[in-house]
Amino acid sequence: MSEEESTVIFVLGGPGSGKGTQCAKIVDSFGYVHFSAGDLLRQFVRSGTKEGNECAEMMQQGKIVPSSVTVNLLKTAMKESGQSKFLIDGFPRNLENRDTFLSVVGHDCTFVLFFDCPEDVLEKRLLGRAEGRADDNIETIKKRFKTYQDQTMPVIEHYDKKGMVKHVKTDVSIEEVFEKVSAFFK
Ligand SMILES: Nc1ncnc2c1ncn2[C@@H]1O[C@H](COP(=O)(O)OP(=O)(O)OP(=O)(O)O)[C@@H](O)[C@H]1O
Ligand SMILES: O=c1ccn([C@@H]2O[C@H](COP(=O)(O)O)[C@@H](O)[C@H]2O)c(=O)[nH]1
Repeated sequence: MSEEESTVIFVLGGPGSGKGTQCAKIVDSFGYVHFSAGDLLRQFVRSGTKEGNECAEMMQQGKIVPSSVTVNLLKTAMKESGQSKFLIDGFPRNLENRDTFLSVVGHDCTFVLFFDCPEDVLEKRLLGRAEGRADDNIETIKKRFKTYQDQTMPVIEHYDKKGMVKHVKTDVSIEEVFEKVSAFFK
């Protein structure tokens, strides 16, 4: 299956808004393949290469790694999956990510699933997440929030202007969020 024929849903929202949690449920119910850009980057960091180490440093600072790195990881994962329906979680992080994805993969998303959640709720969730992530500490969390507001919100606004954003409030239970999310996939 070539990327030209694929369906791509971008899943965006603040750090801890529940993207990974809901993507797992969408996969179970609606047969999409889920790729988290953050997970792909953490895997890349574990390779221990010089470029991987540079990415690790940027992630520790809550910064966005170069588009070429992320888009190549996504393109490779999509190609190797042999599938055609993708949930791309935590990407595009900025407008340059989006432009690079378009030029490398060749087409835009079908829609953006946007998870809206207040920062105080996000902070509690991230500090309570027991995955041992290097960036789930208060100093990096604050930096991630700023990067999200400054660079990722313009991506939401871009797609909102095109009528392509499905908004979901996620400061309710996982089940309540999924009920809302499901409606967009039926
Ligand atoms: N609706 C919810 N109510 C309460 N807790 C939730 C909800 N959704 C997710 N969580 C919990 O919040 C934490 C963050 O969720 P998750 O990892 O899905 O967020 P994320 O948006 O993928 O985060 P990140 O962008 O940092 O990767 C997890 O511990 C998860 O179990
Ligand atoms: O497209 C992307 C996605 C992620 N990053 C970096 O990774 C961390 C963690 O991302 P999560 O989505 O929370 O797993 C993020 O703070 C960025 O530093 C990225 O650069 N580009």
